[in-house]
Amino acid sequence: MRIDIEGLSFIYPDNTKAISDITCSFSQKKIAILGANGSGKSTLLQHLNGIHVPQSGTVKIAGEPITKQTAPIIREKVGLVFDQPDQQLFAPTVFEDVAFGPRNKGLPEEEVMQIVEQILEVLGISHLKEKAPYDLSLGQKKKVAIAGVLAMEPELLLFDEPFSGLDPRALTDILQLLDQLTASGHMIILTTHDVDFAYSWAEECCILKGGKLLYQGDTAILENKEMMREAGLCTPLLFSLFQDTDYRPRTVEQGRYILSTYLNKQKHKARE
Ligand SMILES: Nc1ncnc2c1ncn2[C@@H]1O[C@H](COP(=O)(O)OP(=O)(O)OP(=O)(O)O)[C@@H](O)[C@H]1O
Repeated sequence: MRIDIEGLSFIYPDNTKAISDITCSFSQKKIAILGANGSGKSTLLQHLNGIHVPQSGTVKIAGEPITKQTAPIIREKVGLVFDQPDQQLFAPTVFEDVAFGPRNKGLPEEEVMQIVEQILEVLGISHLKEKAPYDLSLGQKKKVAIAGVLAMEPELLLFDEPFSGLDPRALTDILQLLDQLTASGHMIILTTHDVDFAYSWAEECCILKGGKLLYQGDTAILENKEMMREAGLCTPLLFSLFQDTDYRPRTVEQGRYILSTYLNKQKHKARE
């Protein structure tokens, strides 16, 4: 799926200019939107499924411009998981919450039940299906919110700060889920402050500053100290560790492999 954004600006009713003249396009499967607090990441993301309709400029999803008329149709193809799950959960039980989208599509009840059961199973939250969403922990709520979006079977998934407030276990679960989704052909665009995650995961990134686009393209840009300083971000930790070498590991596993190979060679040399 291709996304084209051209000359996009957005001003909130209180006159805050949140994004300003953004032009970029995405076609890779894993995209990270980075930027400091208040740089306009969420506002941009909310334009990609028509929660915000462009005030000026255009947003096209697979060639289809987002307008008041097309937004409801586009929302069936593009699902957004909010930063705060409470913004999204409303039904009396987890099951009802996840079933809302498929029911709204007019699917027969038997199919709705099948879809919901399957998604709850994949996310490992079947045991919560009769619970009230408001009684769940943050990580559980996030999973229910994701389940609700997945139940709509969107082609493109938008995640606003998917890792905020999660413990290491829930974080690993969500990371695995992102991998499963991209492996099964979904495109994912997420906002994050986590430069280390973006460096290891994303195929492409865009960096915002004060509502303007500072950069769009390859994630190798995250190694650029001047750019990152300007954006109010830091270079990735792995890059900082290896910057004086020719190696550019993107994951801890790659870094560990390089280090252990190097240290083993040193050991052999010392023995000779
Ligand atoms: N509903 C709103 N009404 C008025 N101003 C808003 C509203 N939502 C966001 N803003 C403002 O728009 C600007 C961009 O906010 P946005 O939430 O898009 O940034 P962000 O990069 O996602 O921030 P963060 O990393 O803190 O979540 C900020 O100045 C913010 O105060």
